[in-house]
Amino acid sequence: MHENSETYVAEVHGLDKKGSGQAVVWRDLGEMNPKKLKLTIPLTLPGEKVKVTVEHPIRRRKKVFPEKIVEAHPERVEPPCPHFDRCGGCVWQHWAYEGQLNSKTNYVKELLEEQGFQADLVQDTIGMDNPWFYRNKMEFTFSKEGHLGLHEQGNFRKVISLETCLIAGKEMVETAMEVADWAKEHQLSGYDKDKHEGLLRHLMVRQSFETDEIMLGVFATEAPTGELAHVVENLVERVTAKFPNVKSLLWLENRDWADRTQSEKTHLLAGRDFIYDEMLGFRYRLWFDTFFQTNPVQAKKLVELAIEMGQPKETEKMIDLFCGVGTFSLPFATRVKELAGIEIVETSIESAKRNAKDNEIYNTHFLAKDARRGIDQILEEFGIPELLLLDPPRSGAGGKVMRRIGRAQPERVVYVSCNPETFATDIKELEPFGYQLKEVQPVDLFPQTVHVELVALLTRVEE
Ligand SMILES: C[S@@+](CC[C@H](N)C(=O)[O-])C[C@H]1O[C@@H](n2cnc3c(N)ncnc32)[C@H](O)[C@@H]1O
Repeated sequence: MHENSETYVAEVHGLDKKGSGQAVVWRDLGEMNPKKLKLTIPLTLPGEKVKVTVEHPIRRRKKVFPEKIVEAHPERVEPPCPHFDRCGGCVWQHWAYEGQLNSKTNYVKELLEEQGFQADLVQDTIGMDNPWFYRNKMEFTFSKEGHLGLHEQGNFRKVISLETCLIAGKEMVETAMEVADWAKEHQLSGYDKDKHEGLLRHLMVRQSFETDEIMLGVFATEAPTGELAHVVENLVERVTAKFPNVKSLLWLENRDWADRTQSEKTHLLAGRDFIYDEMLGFRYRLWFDTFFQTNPVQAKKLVELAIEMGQPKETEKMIDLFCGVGTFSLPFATRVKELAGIEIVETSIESAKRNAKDNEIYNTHFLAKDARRGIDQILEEFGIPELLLLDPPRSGAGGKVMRRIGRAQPERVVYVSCNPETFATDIKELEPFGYQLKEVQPVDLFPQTVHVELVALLTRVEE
Protein backbone atom coordinates (compact mmCIF):
# COMPACT_ATOMS: atom_id res chain seq x y z
CA MET A 1 0.00 0.00 0.00
CA HIS A 2 1.35 3.43 -0.95
CA GLU A 3 1.84 5.87 1.89
CA ASN A 4 -0.67 8.30 0.40
CA SER A 5 -3.27 5.75 -0.49
CA GLU A 6 -5.19 2.79 0.90
CA THR A 7 -6.41 -0.26 -1.01
CA TYR A 8 -9.64 -2.14 -0.25
CA VAL A 9 -11.89 -4.82 -1.63
CA ALA A 10 -15.29 -3.16 -1.32
CA GLU A 11 -18.71 -4.77 -1.68
CA VAL A 12 -21.26 -2.67 -3.57
CA HIS A 13 -24.51 -2.64 -1.58
CA GLY A 14 -26.60 -0.52 -3.93
CA LEU A 15 -26.61 2.22 -6.54
CA ASP A 16 -27.16 5.95 -6.15
CA LYS A 17 -29.49 8.06 -8.32
CA LYS A 18 -26.75 8.51 -10.90
CA GLY A 19 -26.29 4.73 -11.20
CA SER A 20 -22.96 4.60 -9.35
CA GLY A 21 -22.17 1.81 -6.87
CA GLN A 22 -22.25 2.56 -3.14
CA ALA A 23 -20.05 0.76 -0.64
CA VAL A 24 -18.76 1.05 2.91
CA VAL A 25 -15.30 0.00 4.03
CA TRP A 26 -13.66 0.21 7.43
CA ARG A 27 -10.34 1.98 7.72
CA ASP A 28 -8.03 0.27 10.18
CA LEU A 29 -6.11 3.10 11.77
CA GLY A 30 -4.25 0.72 14.08
CA GLU A 31 -5.81 1.84 17.34
CA MET A 32 -8.67 -0.66 17.59
CA ASN A 33 -10.76 2.18 16.28
CA PRO A 34 -11.83 1.43 12.72
CA LYS A 35 -13.40 4.36 10.88
CA LYS A 36 -16.27 4.03 8.46
CA LEU A 37 -15.54 5.21 4.92
CA LYS A 38 -18.33 5.57 2.39
CA LEU A 39 -17.39 5.03 -1.24
CA THR A 40 -19.09 5.93 -4.50
CA ILE A 41 -17.78 3.57 -7.17
CA PRO A 42 -18.99 4.27 -10.73
CA LEU A 43 -19.11 1.45 -13.29
CA THR A 44 -20.02 -1.20 -10.73
CA LEU A 45 -23.19 -3.20 -10.04
CA PRO A 46 -25.03 -4.23 -6.85
CA GLY A 47 -23.41 -7.14 -4.99
CA GLU A 48 -20.08 -6.84 -6.81
CA LYS A 49 -16.78 -7.01 -4.95
CA VAL A 50 -14.24 -4.61 -6.41
CA LYS A 51 -10.68 -3.57 -5.67
CA VAL A 52 -10.26 0.17 -5.16
CA THR A 53 -7.46 2.47 -4.10
CA VAL A 54 -8.40 5.52 -2.07
CA GLU A 55 -6.02 8.46 -2.22
CA HIS A 56 -5.49 10.86 0.68
CA PRO A 57 -6.93 13.12 1.93
CA ILE A 58 -9.85 10.88 2.85
CA ARG A 59 -13.12 12.49 3.73
CA ARG A 60 -16.44 10.95 4.77
CA ARG A 61 -17.35 9.94 1.22
CA LYS A 62 -14.93 9.33 -1.58
CA LYS A 63 -15.48 8.70 -5.28
CA VAL A 64 -13.16 6.05 -6.64
CA PHE A 65 -13.07 4.04 -9.85
CA PRO A 66 -12.76 0.25 -9.67
CA GLU A 67 -9.30 -1.12 -10.42
CA LYS A 68 -10.42 -4.70 -10.65
CA ILE A 69 -13.72 -6.52 -10.46
CA VAL A 70 -13.03 -9.26 -7.92
CA GLU A 71 -16.54 -10.77 -7.99
CA ALA A 72 -18.76 -9.74 -10.90
CA HIS A 73 -22.56 -9.39 -11.03
CA PRO A 74 -24.05 -12.26 -13.11
CA GLU A 75 -25.53 -9.66 -15.49
CA ARG A 76 -22.24 -7.82 -16.08
CA VAL A 77 -21.42 -7.55 -19.80
CA GLU A 78 -18.57 -6.09 -21.84
CA PRO A 79 -19.48 -2.45 -22.65
CA PRO A 80 -19.32 -2.06 -26.44
CA CYS A 81 -18.38 1.65 -26.62
CA PRO A 82 -14.64 2.50 -26.46
CA HIS A 83 -15.47 5.73 -24.57
CA PHE A 84 -17.63 4.02 -21.94
CA ASP A 85 -15.40 4.19 -18.88
CA ARG A 86 -14.77 7.93 -19.27
CA CYS A 87 -17.74 9.43 -21.11
CA GLY A 88 -20.57 10.91 -19.08
CA GLY A 89 -23.22 9.98 -21.67
CA CYS A 90 -24.00 6.38 -20.63
CA VAL A 91 -23.39 4.82 -17.23
CA TRP A 92 -24.89 1.34 -17.59
CA GLN A 93 -23.38 -0.21 -20.73
CA HIS A 94 -21.78 -2.83 -18.45
CA TRP A 95 -25.23 -4.09 -17.38
CA ALA A 96 -27.17 -6.55 -19.58
CA TYR A 97 -30.25 -4.75 -20.91
CA GLU A 98 -32.69 -7.01 -19.01
CA GLY A 99 -30.92 -6.05 -15.78
CA GLN A 100 -31.21 -2.34 -16.57
CA LEU A 101 -34.93 -2.72 -17.24
CA ASN A 102 -35.59 -4.67 -14.02
CA SER A 103 -33.67 -2.09 -12.03
CA LYS A 104 -35.81 0.71 -13.52
CA THR A 105 -39.04 -1.14 -12.69
CA ASN A 106 -37.90 -1.74 -9.11
CA TYR A 107 -36.86 1.88 -8.70
CA VAL A 108 -40.35 3.10 -9.69
CA LYS A 109 -41.94 0.52 -7.35
CA GLU A 110 -39.78 1.59 -4.41
CA LEU A 111 -40.59 5.28 -4.87
CA LEU A 112 -44.31 4.61 -5.05
CA GLU A 113 -44.23 2.34 -2.02
CA GLU A 114 -42.46 5.09 -0.07
CA GLN A 115 -45.48 7.30 -0.77
CA GLY A 116 -47.91 4.58 0.30
CA PHE A 117 -48.99 3.36 -3.16
CA GLN A 118 -49.21 -0.29 -4.13
CA ALA A 119 -46.08 -1.46 -5.94
CA ASP A 120 -48.01 -4.06 -7.97
CA LEU A 121 -49.67 -1.24 -9.97
CA VAL A 122 -46.31 -0.85 -11.69
CA GLN A 123 -45.92 -2.91 -14.86
CA ASP A 124 -42.59 -4.17 -16.19
CA THR A 125 -40.61 -1.47 -17.99
CA ILE A 126 -41.12 -1.52 -21.76
CA GLY A 127 -37.68 -1.76 -23.33
CA MET A 128 -36.38 -1.37 -26.88
CA ASP A 129 -35.77 -4.20 -29.33
CA ASN A 130 -32.49 -2.50 -30.18
CA PRO A 131 -31.37 -0.30 -27.28
CA TRP A 132 -28.65 1.47 -29.33
CA PHE A 133 -28.49 4.37 -31.84
CA TYR A 134 -31.80 5.67 -30.51
CA ARG A 135 -31.14 9.38 -29.87
CA ASN A 136 -32.31 11.88 -32.47
CA LYS A 137 -30.52 14.83 -30.86
CA MET A 138 -27.00 15.23 -29.50
CA GLU A 139 -24.99 18.12 -28.16
CA PHE A 140 -21.26 17.67 -28.53
CA THR A 141 -18.67 20.00 -26.98
CA PHE A 142 -15.44 21.39 -28.37
CA SER A 143 -12.43 21.09 -26.05
CA LYS A 144 -10.23 24.17 -25.72
CA GLU A 145 -7.83 22.51 -28.17
CA GLY A 146 -10.64 22.44 -30.72
CA HIS A 147 -11.41 18.67 -30.58
CA LEU A 148 -15.05 17.73 -30.76
CA GLY A 149 -16.32 15.29 -28.16
CA LEU A 150 -18.41 14.53 -25.11
CA HIS A 151 -17.98 15.58 -21.50
CA GLU A 152 -16.05 13.31 -19.23
CA GLN A 153 -18.06 11.64 -16.46
CA GLY A 154 -18.44 14.05 -13.53
CA ASN A 155 -16.04 16.58 -15.08
CA PHE A 156 -17.56 19.25 -17.29
CA ARG A 157 -14.17 20.80 -17.98
CA LYS A 158 -12.78 17.73 -19.73
CA VAL A 159 -13.87 16.64 -23.18
CA ILE A 160 -13.28 13.18 -24.64
CA SER A 161 -12.56 13.32 -28.37
CA LEU A 162 -15.35 11.76 -30.33
CA GLU A 163 -14.68 8.60 -32.30
CA THR A 164 -18.10 7.09 -32.05
CA CYS A 165 -21.30 7.28 -30.02
CA LEU A 166 -23.46 4.17 -29.77
CA ILE A 167 -26.63 5.84 -28.55
CA ALA A 168 -26.84 8.55 -31.24
CA GLY A 169 -28.20 7.97 -34.73
CA LYS A 170 -25.32 6.74 -36.93
CA GLU A 171 -25.59 9.46 -39.56
CA MET A 172 -25.67 12.12 -36.86
CA VAL A 173 -22.27 10.94 -35.67
CA GLU A 174 -20.93 10.94 -39.26
CA THR A 175 -22.01 14.54 -39.78
CA ALA A 176 -20.51 15.52 -36.42
CA MET A 177 -17.21 13.89 -37.42
CA GLU A 178 -17.24 15.94 -40.63
CA VAL A 179 -17.53 19.13 -38.58
CA ALA A 180 -14.78 17.86 -36.25
CA ASP A 181 -12.48 17.27 -39.27
CA TRP A 182 -13.28 20.72 -40.64
CA ALA A 183 -12.37 22.34 -37.31
CA LYS A 184 -9.12 20.36 -37.16
CA GLU A 185 -8.09 21.15 -40.74
CA HIS A 186 -8.63 24.87 -40.23
CA GLN A 187 -6.96 24.70 -36.79
CA LEU A 188 -9.87 26.47 -35.17
CA SER A 189 -9.70 27.01 -31.45
CA GLY A 190 -12.20 25.63 -28.97
CA TYR A 191 -13.70 27.63 -26.15
CA ASP A 192 -11.74 27.75 -22.91
CA LYS A 193 -14.27 27.83 -20.07
CA ASP A 194 -11.77 29.26 -17.59
CA LYS A 195 -10.34 32.03 -19.73
CA HIS A 196 -13.55 32.63 -21.71
CA GLU A 197 -11.73 32.71 -25.00
CA GLY A 198 -11.66 30.56 -28.14
CA LEU A 199 -14.07 30.18 -31.03
CA LEU A 200 -16.01 26.91 -31.10
CA ARG A 201 -18.25 25.90 -28.20
CA HIS A 202 -20.81 23.23 -29.08
CA LEU A 203 -22.22 21.30 -31.99
CA MET A 204 -25.88 20.36 -31.93
CA VAL A 205 -27.04 17.63 -34.29
CA ARG A 206 -30.65 16.59 -34.61
CA GLN A 207 -32.16 14.25 -37.12
CA SER A 208 -35.64 13.07 -37.84
CA PHE A 209 -35.63 9.28 -38.18
CA GLU A 210 -38.89 9.59 -40.16
CA THR A 211 -37.99 12.27 -42.74
CA ASP A 212 -34.19 11.76 -42.44
CA GLU A 213 -33.71 15.54 -42.34
CA ILE A 214 -30.70 16.71 -40.32
CA MET A 215 -30.04 19.99 -38.53
CA LEU A 216 -26.50 21.02 -37.60
CA GLY A 217 -25.94 23.97 -35.29
CA VAL A 218 -22.42 25.27 -34.60
CA PHE A 219 -22.26 27.41 -31.45
CA ALA A 220 -19.38 29.89 -31.60
CA THR A 221 -18.23 33.11 -29.97
CA GLU A 222 -17.85 35.08 -33.21
CA ALA A 223 -19.99 35.92 -36.22
CA PRO A 224 -19.26 33.84 -39.39
CA THR A 225 -18.05 36.93 -41.20
CA GLY A 226 -14.78 38.75 -41.92
CA GLU A 227 -11.77 36.45 -41.71
CA LEU A 228 -14.01 33.54 -40.77
CA ALA A 229 -16.20 33.85 -43.86
CA HIS A 230 -14.14 31.61 -46.17
CA VAL A 231 -13.61 29.01 -43.41
CA VAL A 232 -17.36 28.83 -42.81
CA GLU A 233 -17.98 28.67 -46.56
CA ASN A 234 -15.82 25.57 -46.66
CA LEU A 235 -17.95 24.02 -43.89
CA VAL A 236 -21.09 24.67 -45.92
CA GLU A 237 -19.55 23.20 -49.08
CA ARG A 238 -18.31 19.98 -47.52
CA VAL A 239 -21.38 19.33 -45.37
CA THR A 240 -23.93 19.96 -48.11
CA ALA A 241 -21.93 17.98 -50.69
CA LYS A 242 -21.51 14.94 -48.45
CA PHE A 243 -24.85 15.00 -46.59
CA PRO A 244 -27.63 16.26 -48.85
CA ASN A 245 -30.16 15.53 -46.10
CA VAL A 246 -28.69 18.30 -43.94
CA LYS A 247 -31.66 20.60 -44.45
CA SER A 248 -30.63 23.14 -41.86
CA LEU A 249 -27.11 24.37 -41.17
CA LEU A 250 -26.89 27.07 -38.53
CA TRP A 251 -24.20 29.21 -37.00
CA LEU A 252 -25.23 30.32 -33.52
CA GLU A 253 -23.39 33.15 -31.86
CA ASN A 254 -23.05 32.62 -28.13
CA ARG A 255 -20.77 34.78 -26.03
CA ASP A 256 -22.53 34.14 -22.73
CA TRP A 257 -20.40 32.78 -19.90
CA ALA A 258 -23.02 30.15 -19.10
CA ASP A 259 -22.18 26.82 -20.68
CA ARG A 260 -25.47 26.37 -22.50
CA THR A 261 -26.45 25.88 -26.14
CA GLN A 262 -28.17 29.22 -26.52
CA SER A 263 -27.96 31.78 -29.29
CA GLU A 264 -27.66 35.56 -29.23
CA LYS A 265 -27.78 35.73 -33.01
CA THR A 266 -28.60 32.92 -35.39
CA HIS A 267 -27.11 32.83 -38.91
CA LEU A 268 -28.65 30.53 -41.47
CA LEU A 269 -25.75 29.04 -43.45
CA ALA A 270 -27.75 26.63 -45.60
CA GLY A 271 -31.33 25.39 -45.98
CA ARG A 272 -34.05 26.54 -43.58
CA ASP A 273 -33.98 27.33 -39.87
CA PHE A 274 -36.04 24.25 -38.97
CA ILE A 275 -36.36 20.62 -39.97
CA TYR A 276 -39.46 18.49 -40.37
CA ASP A 277 -40.09 15.49 -38.15
CA GLU A 278 -43.04 13.13 -37.97
CA MET A 279 -44.61 11.04 -35.27
CA LEU A 280 -47.68 8.82 -35.54
CA GLY A 281 -48.49 10.44 -38.87
CA PHE A 282 -48.32 14.03 -37.53
CA ARG A 283 -45.80 16.49 -38.90
CA TYR A 284 -43.72 18.76 -36.66
CA ARG A 285 -41.34 21.65 -37.36
CA LEU A 286 -38.32 21.60 -35.09
CA TRP A 287 -36.12 24.65 -34.54
CA PHE A 288 -32.74 24.40 -32.85
CA ASP A 289 -34.23 25.18 -29.42
CA THR A 290 -37.45 23.19 -29.72
CA PHE A 291 -37.95 20.47 -27.11
CA PHE A 292 -38.90 17.24 -28.84
CA GLN A 293 -38.76 13.72 -27.46
CA THR A 294 -35.22 12.41 -28.06
CA ASN A 295 -36.06 8.74 -28.49
CA PRO A 296 -38.73 8.67 -31.21
CA VAL A 297 -39.27 4.89 -31.18
CA GLN A 298 -40.16 4.88 -27.48
CA ALA A 299 -41.86 8.29 -27.53
CA LYS A 300 -44.36 6.84 -29.98
CA LYS A 301 -45.13 4.11 -27.44
CA LEU A 302 -45.56 6.76 -24.72
CA VAL A 303 -48.15 8.61 -26.77
CA GLU A 304 -49.96 5.37 -27.67
CA LEU A 305 -50.00 4.31 -24.01
CA ALA A 306 -51.30 7.72 -22.93
CA ILE A 307 -54.15 7.37 -25.45
CA GLU A 308 -54.90 3.83 -24.28
CA MET A 309 -54.99 4.89 -20.62
CA GLY A 310 -56.74 8.25 -21.14
CA GLN A 311 -59.49 6.87 -23.43
CA PRO A 312 -60.20 10.26 -25.08
CA LYS A 313 -63.74 10.68 -26.40
CA GLU A 314 -65.21 12.83 -29.18
CA THR A 315 -67.65 14.45 -26.76
CA GLU A 316 -65.00 15.50 -24.25
CA LYS A 317 -62.76 18.44 -23.45
CA MET A 318 -59.14 17.90 -22.58
CA ILE A 319 -56.22 19.90 -21.14
CA ASP A 320 -52.56 19.17 -21.96
CA LEU A 321 -50.34 20.78 -19.31
CA PHE A 322 -46.67 21.29 -20.23
CA CYS A 323 -47.61 20.60 -23.83
CA GLY A 324 -44.35 21.62 -25.58
CA VAL A 325 -44.81 21.66 -29.35
CA GLY A 326 -47.86 19.41 -29.09
CA THR A 327 -46.42 15.88 -29.18
CA PHE A 328 -49.38 14.66 -27.14
CA SER A 329 -51.78 17.46 -28.00
CA LEU A 330 -52.10 16.70 -31.71
CA PRO A 331 -52.89 12.97 -31.54
CA PHE A 332 -55.29 13.61 -28.63
CA ALA A 333 -56.95 16.59 -30.36
CA THR A 334 -58.11 14.34 -33.19
CA ARG A 335 -59.90 12.20 -30.60
CA VAL A 336 -61.62 14.84 -28.42
CA LYS A 337 -64.02 17.73 -28.98
CA GLU A 338 -61.61 20.46 -27.88
CA LEU A 339 -58.12 20.60 -26.39
CA ALA A 340 -56.28 23.36 -24.50
CA GLY A 341 -52.52 23.26 -23.98
CA ILE A 342 -50.22 25.27 -21.67
CA GLU A 343 -46.49 25.60 -22.00
CA ILE A 344 -44.01 28.15 -20.64
CA VAL A 345 -41.74 28.48 -23.71
CA GLU A 346 -43.31 30.90 -26.15
CA THR A 347 -41.55 29.55 -29.24
CA SER A 348 -42.83 26.06 -28.39
CA ILE A 349 -46.38 27.41 -28.21
CA GLU A 350 -45.90 29.19 -31.56
CA SER A 351 -44.66 25.90 -32.89
CA ALA A 352 -47.59 23.96 -31.37
CA LYS A 353 -50.02 26.36 -33.09
CA ARG A 354 -48.22 26.00 -36.40
CA ASN A 355 -48.03 22.22 -36.04
CA ALA A 356 -51.78 22.07 -35.40
CA LYS A 357 -52.40 24.14 -38.55
CA ASP A 358 -49.93 22.12 -40.65
CA ASN A 359 -51.83 18.98 -39.62
CA GLU A 360 -55.24 20.59 -40.27
CA ILE A 361 -56.26 20.39 -36.62
CA TYR A 362 -58.57 23.26 -35.67
CA ASN A 363 -59.92 22.36 -32.19
CA THR A 364 -56.88 23.38 -30.14
CA HIS A 365 -56.14 26.45 -27.95
CA PHE A 366 -52.57 26.99 -26.84
CA LEU A 367 -51.46 29.31 -24.06
CA ALA A 368 -47.86 30.41 -23.42
CA LYS A 369 -47.70 30.68 -19.63
CA ASP A 370 -46.21 29.17 -16.51
CA ALA A 371 -48.51 26.26 -15.69
CA ARG A 372 -48.77 27.44 -12.08
CA ARG A 373 -50.50 30.61 -13.23
CA GLY A 374 -51.95 29.50 -16.55
CA ILE A 375 -53.92 26.61 -15.09
CA ASP A 376 -56.42 28.95 -13.39
CA GLN A 377 -56.89 31.00 -16.56
CA ILE A 378 -57.42 27.95 -18.71
CA LEU A 379 -59.86 26.32 -16.29
CA GLU A 380 -61.88 29.56 -16.17
CA GLU A 381 -61.88 30.27 -19.90
CA PHE A 382 -61.94 26.74 -21.28
CA GLY A 383 -63.93 25.02 -18.54
CA ILE A 384 -63.36 21.81 -16.58
CA PRO A 385 -62.12 19.02 -18.84
CA GLU A 386 -63.05 15.37 -18.49
CA LEU A 387 -59.46 14.41 -19.27
CA LEU A 388 -56.25 16.11 -18.18
CA LEU A 389 -52.78 15.09 -19.31
CA LEU A 390 -49.60 16.47 -17.80
CA ASP A 391 -45.98 15.91 -18.84
CA PRO A 392 -43.89 18.20 -16.62
CA PRO A 393 -40.10 18.64 -16.62
CA ARG A 394 -37.91 16.67 -14.17
CA SER A 395 -38.77 19.03 -11.33
CA GLY A 396 -42.40 17.85 -11.51
CA ALA A 397 -45.62 19.85 -11.56
CA GLY A 398 -45.46 20.82 -7.86
CA GLY A 399 -48.09 20.89 -5.13
CA LYS A 400 -49.85 24.05 -6.29
CA VAL A 401 -50.60 22.72 -9.79
CA MET A 402 -51.54 19.27 -8.48
CA ARG A 403 -53.96 20.68 -5.89
CA ARG A 404 -55.53 22.90 -8.55
CA ILE A 405 -56.05 19.82 -10.70
CA GLY A 406 -57.55 18.05 -7.68
CA ARG A 407 -60.01 20.90 -7.05
CA ALA A 408 -61.00 21.03 -10.72
CA GLN A 409 -62.00 17.34 -10.56
CA PRO A 410 -61.37 16.08 -14.11
CA GLU A 411 -62.55 12.46 -14.40
CA ARG A 412 -59.22 11.10 -15.59
CA VAL A 413 -55.65 12.29 -15.16
CA VAL A 414 -52.86 10.89 -17.33
CA TYR A 415 -49.43 11.72 -15.93
CA VAL A 416 -46.37 11.33 -18.18
CA SER A 417 -43.17 11.64 -16.15
CA CYS A 418 -39.42 11.68 -16.78
CA ASN A 419 -38.71 11.64 -13.05
CA PRO A 420 -40.48 8.98 -10.94
CA GLU A 421 -39.39 10.74 -7.75
CA THR A 422 -41.31 13.96 -8.41
CA PHE A 423 -44.12 11.92 -10.00
CA ALA A 424 -44.65 9.99 -6.73
CA THR A 425 -44.80 13.16 -4.60
CA ASP A 426 -47.00 14.95 -7.15
CA ILE A 427 -49.66 12.25 -7.35
CA LYS A 428 -49.77 11.99 -3.55
CA GLU A 429 -51.26 15.51 -3.68
CA LEU A 430 -54.24 14.17 -5.65
CA GLU A 431 -55.28 11.58 -3.04
CA PRO A 432 -57.25 13.93 -0.75
CA PHE A 433 -59.30 14.98 -3.79
CA GLY A 434 -60.56 11.42 -4.31
CA TYR A 435 -58.14 10.19 -7.01
CA GLN A 436 -56.92 6.64 -7.21
CA LEU A 437 -53.79 5.46 -8.97
CA LYS A 438 -54.86 2.79 -11.47
CA GLU A 439 -51.82 1.88 -13.51
CA VAL A 440 -48.18 2.82 -13.94
CA GLN A 441 -46.26 1.85 -17.07
CA PRO A 442 -42.53 2.64 -17.13
CA VAL A 443 -41.02 2.99 -20.60
CA ASP A 444 -37.30 2.98 -21.29
CA LEU A 445 -36.54 6.08 -23.34
CA PHE A 446 -32.91 6.19 -22.31
CA PRO A 447 -31.27 2.75 -22.56
CA GLN A 448 -27.73 2.48 -21.11
CA THR A 449 -28.56 5.31 -18.66
CA VAL A 450 -30.35 5.43 -15.29
CA HIS A 451 -33.26 7.50 -16.56
CA VAL A 452 -36.76 6.11 -16.85
CA GLU A 453 -39.97 7.61 -18.18
CA LEU A 454 -43.48 6.48 -17.25
CA VAL A 455 -47.15 6.93 -18.07
CA ALA A 456 -49.76 6.60 -15.32
CA LEU A 457 -53.52 6.81 -15.00
CA LEU A 458 -55.41 8.25 -12.04
CA THR A 459 -59.17 8.34 -11.90
CA ARG A 460 -61.63 10.12 -9.66
CA VAL A 461 -63.45 7.69 -7.47
CA GLU A 462 -67.19 8.42 -7.38
CA GLU A 463 -68.61 8.53 -3.84
C1 LIG B 1 -40.99 16.88 -20.53
S1 LIG B 1 -41.33 18.26 -21.55
C2 LIG B 1 -42.81 17.72 -22.32
C3 LIG B 1 -43.21 18.44 -23.55
C4 LIG B 1 -44.26 17.77 -24.41
N1 LIG B 1 -45.32 17.18 -23.65
C5 LIG B 1 -43.62 16.78 -25.34
O1 LIG B 1 -43.73 15.57 -25.10
O2 LIG B 1 -42.98 17.18 -26.30
C6 LIG B 1 -41.82 19.45 -20.39
C7 LIG B 1 -42.26 20.76 -20.96
O3 LIG B 1 -42.65 21.60 -19.89
C8 LIG B 1 -42.27 22.93 -20.19
N2 LIG B 1 -42.22 23.65 -18.90
C9 LIG B 1 -41.24 23.69 -18.00
N3 LIG B 1 -41.60 24.40 -16.93
C10 LIG B 1 -42.87 24.85 -17.15
C11 LIG B 1 -43.80 25.63 -16.41
N4 LIG B 1 -43.50 26.11 -15.21
N5 LIG B 1 -45.00 25.86 -16.96
C12 LIG B 1 -45.34 25.38 -18.17
N6 LIG B 1 -44.49 24.65 -18.92
C13 LIG B 1 -43.27 24.37 -18.42
C14 LIG B 1 -40.95 22.77 -20.93
O4 LIG B 1 -40.66 23.89 -21.71
C15 LIG B 1 -41.20 21.50 -21.74
O5 LIG B 1 -41.70 21.80 -23.02
